[in-house]
Amino acid sequence: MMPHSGVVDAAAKGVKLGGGGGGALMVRRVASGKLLSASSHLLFRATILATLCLVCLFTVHYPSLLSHSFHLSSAAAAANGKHRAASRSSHRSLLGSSAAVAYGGAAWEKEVRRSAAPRRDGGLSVLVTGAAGFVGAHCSLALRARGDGVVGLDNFNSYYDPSLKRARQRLLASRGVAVLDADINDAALLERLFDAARFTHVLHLAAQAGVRYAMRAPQTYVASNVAGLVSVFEVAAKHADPQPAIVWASSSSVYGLNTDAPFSEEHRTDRPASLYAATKKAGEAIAHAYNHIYGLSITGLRFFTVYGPWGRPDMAYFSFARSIVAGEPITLFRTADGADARRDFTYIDDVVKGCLGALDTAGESTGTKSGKKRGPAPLRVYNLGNTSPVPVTRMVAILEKLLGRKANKRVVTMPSNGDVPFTHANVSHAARDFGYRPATPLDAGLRRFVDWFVHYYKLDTAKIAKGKRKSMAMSAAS
Ligand SMILES: O=C(O)[C@H]1O[C@H](OP(=O)(O)OP(=O)(O)OC[C@H]2O[C@@H](n3ccc(=O)[nH]c3=O)[C@H](O)[C@@H]2O)[C@H](O)[C@@H](O)[C@H]1O
Repeated sequence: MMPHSGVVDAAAKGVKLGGGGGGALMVRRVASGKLLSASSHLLFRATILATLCLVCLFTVHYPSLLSHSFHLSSAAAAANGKHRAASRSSHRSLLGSSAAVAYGGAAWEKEVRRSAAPRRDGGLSVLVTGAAGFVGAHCSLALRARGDGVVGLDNFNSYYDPSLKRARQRLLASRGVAVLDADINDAALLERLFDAARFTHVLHLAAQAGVRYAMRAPQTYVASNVAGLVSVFEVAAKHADPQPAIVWASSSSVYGLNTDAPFSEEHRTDRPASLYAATKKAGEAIAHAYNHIYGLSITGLRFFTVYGPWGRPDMAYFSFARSIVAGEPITLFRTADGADARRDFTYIDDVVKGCLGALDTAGESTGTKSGKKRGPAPLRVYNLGNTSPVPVTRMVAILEKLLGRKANKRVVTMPSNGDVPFTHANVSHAARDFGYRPATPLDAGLRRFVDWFVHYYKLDTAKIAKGKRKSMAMSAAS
């Protein structure tokens, strides 16, 4: 009860310090000090009692929250269009109904095992983190389509519209892939997952993305990209039996202030221009340590501005498309010497091929959960880019043509917020080791993006071309 005695001590000190006003006053002060002490005792006990009552009440009404239970989106429900009913039961599960699937429970384990099981001989069993994200959803679908087992994880955070992530989750559920609502920092959950299924691989894509947002929310980058990565490596190294091979998302941004082009894996990556880049670079160093100590097979993929259908609304091509449709201005960054920023925009299907190629060639981990290592395990890093940088102004011109409407452009000097003037990938290592060959020019890829965008947000292209504004609260087709 130290805090309580502290209060009494402070009161006593106050009496002594203020004690120059005569004996009677002194007695009154001491008496009122005792009264104060007794009543704070009483108040303290009452607070403890009230807190205990509240905890009991909460435990009775929300057992699922306290026991880490959560709802598994049911493939069957989504497949036959009963998603709303599934959402309702998900809500009920939080209120303690029997519909709750507590993790670690028999129903949960059965669902994890079903989703994790390969459908072809020699198929992989892959845990995909960030599976309701852009790249995660596409990779999960591709793995599933070729007969691999896939279990997804996603925390459905609100960095961008979570309803888009939920729509991806429904799409995955309709193909038999369960995406669990869970965070990579939840070590207990990860352990339960590895107890339930023998994953051969982890495709770790959960991360806090976005270069410029790191100025506003630095701690989220540390939590996801550093602590979250360690959490995944820890469970893979010390709990999984056997250890899986890990393929994870690094970033082209690690090249930072590097000016040698095209960017090669041999180039310097010790001058990040943003905290985002710094956390990805830290991830590569952390990967080295886990590979060295525990014999984990680890492959880092440096993605170059990935775009396409089901993309990320925070990225420039997506947010520009929205602004063009809404008749709102877009801001284009130019370098201090007046040059257009350029990006090696890489189409999602090409990146998916790269991810699957990296998984297929990963090589085994050589450690055991008891800490023994048979020998060195593979530690690899690859660029996955398009090899042909395009000015951002050209990307906007393509969008204008596809959407049939001119953008309202505002050109400003690139603020110093972590942005880099250009990116350009050399992909010869990925080509050599798993046949990676990007095949989608920007105009073809953006056409497929715009087709999806128009359909998903139920847009009328004829109206857009006539300049009729479409409200920004674009409703998504589910
Ligand atoms: O390869 C990566 O590793 C990263 O790629 C992506 O970062 P970037 O290449 O910066 O993409 P993105 O924001 O779409 O800006 C594209 C261009 O538009 C310019 N840009 C941007 C915003 C704006 O308002 N105006 C503008 O001109 C801007 O100057 C830039 O030239 C991912 O977001 C990131 O998570 C990470 O994966």
